[in-house]
Amino acid sequence: MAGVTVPPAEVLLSKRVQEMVIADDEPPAPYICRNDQDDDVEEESIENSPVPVVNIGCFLAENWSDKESAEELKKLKLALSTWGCFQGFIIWTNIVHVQAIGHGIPTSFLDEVRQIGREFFEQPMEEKKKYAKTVTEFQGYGADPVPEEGQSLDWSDRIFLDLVPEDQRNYKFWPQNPTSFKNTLEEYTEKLKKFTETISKSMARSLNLDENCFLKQFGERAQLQARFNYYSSCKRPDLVLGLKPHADGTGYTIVLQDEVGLQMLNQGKWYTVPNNPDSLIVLMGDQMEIMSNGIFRSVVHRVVSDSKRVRISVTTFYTPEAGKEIGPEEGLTGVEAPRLYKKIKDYADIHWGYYQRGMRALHTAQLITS
Ligand SMILES: O=C(O)CCC(=O)C(=O)O
Ligand SMILES: [Fe+2]
Repeated sequence: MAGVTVPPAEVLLSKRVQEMVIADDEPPAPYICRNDQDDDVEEESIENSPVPVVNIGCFLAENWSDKESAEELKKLKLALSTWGCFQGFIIWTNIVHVQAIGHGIPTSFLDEVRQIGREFFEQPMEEKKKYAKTVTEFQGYGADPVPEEGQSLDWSDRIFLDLVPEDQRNYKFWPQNPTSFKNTLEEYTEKLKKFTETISKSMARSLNLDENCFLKQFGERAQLQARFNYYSSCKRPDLVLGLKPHADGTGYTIVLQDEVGLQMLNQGKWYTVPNNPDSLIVLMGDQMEIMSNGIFRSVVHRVVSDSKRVRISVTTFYTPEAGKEIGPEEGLTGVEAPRLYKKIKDYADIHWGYYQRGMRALHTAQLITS
């Protein structure tokens, strides 16, 4: 974007990506962030490399002593530690099994969540703009607040909604159409509350810690926020990104997708996460890296555009309670494993400031060791 005169944010963000696609526009300069030649990292299809699959059905049943659960806990730790170093920290959860024991989220319900997202974005612009946010707000329909100069814009449209704590919801931003939007999202939220409780306990158990330790750090008023993303096709996918490379400032993030497009960076290579309609993808954010004293690593990821394909994803951010201090679990630090991070609060806000400048923020929580 160097040398390009950037229009004011209100003008820049008033035209949504979907509108540009309908008008058959070339991506304008503020969206251009790469070209064919300068990509210095290799891209690989995930099919070439195994992706950790963890069956959280076992954890939902809470039969911790059972052999199958013990095996899955080992896999979980491997996925988040050893695998993280090698492959990126992703748990590929197979929830088919969960259906069988009646605790989980059936694929048909995941389809409903994908569907309300798709139906919302496929409505005329005037309907969507009823839920429009201003350029500085988070909640509502539109794009992220405009980034700092020199940072490109993402080739995608979003609607961002606070879910939990419930008193933080602002229903004026919740679409009335499709009519099932509110009920479906409320039901999804309830299921995710259970899901995050299970995942947080399982992660603690996989490290031989008290199963409630991470939940305590997240706090009674831990936050869940949803972002429905609509990644339009682009006639020049080589020039833009649906979402720029970043690591999340969350504790962890749960992604529901309907198409490929999400990529993880590992050892200088981008790996495409395959599409599996039955699955949720759980990505470690910076705050789990801090709480686990670096054993679980937060993964850099991005979303690529496609010349034909539209992609919907529903990202749910699970973040510790506002104002609550978090830090490495005591049981994970000692002579052999020095404490790597300091105690910190409201890390997501610090992260956001850096994100807008295209930078990571994890170093701000690091302890300087001599
Ligand atoms: O759309 C996706 O798959 C990922 C979205 C994401 O990384 C985010 O919202 O932070
Ligand atoms: Fe992300």
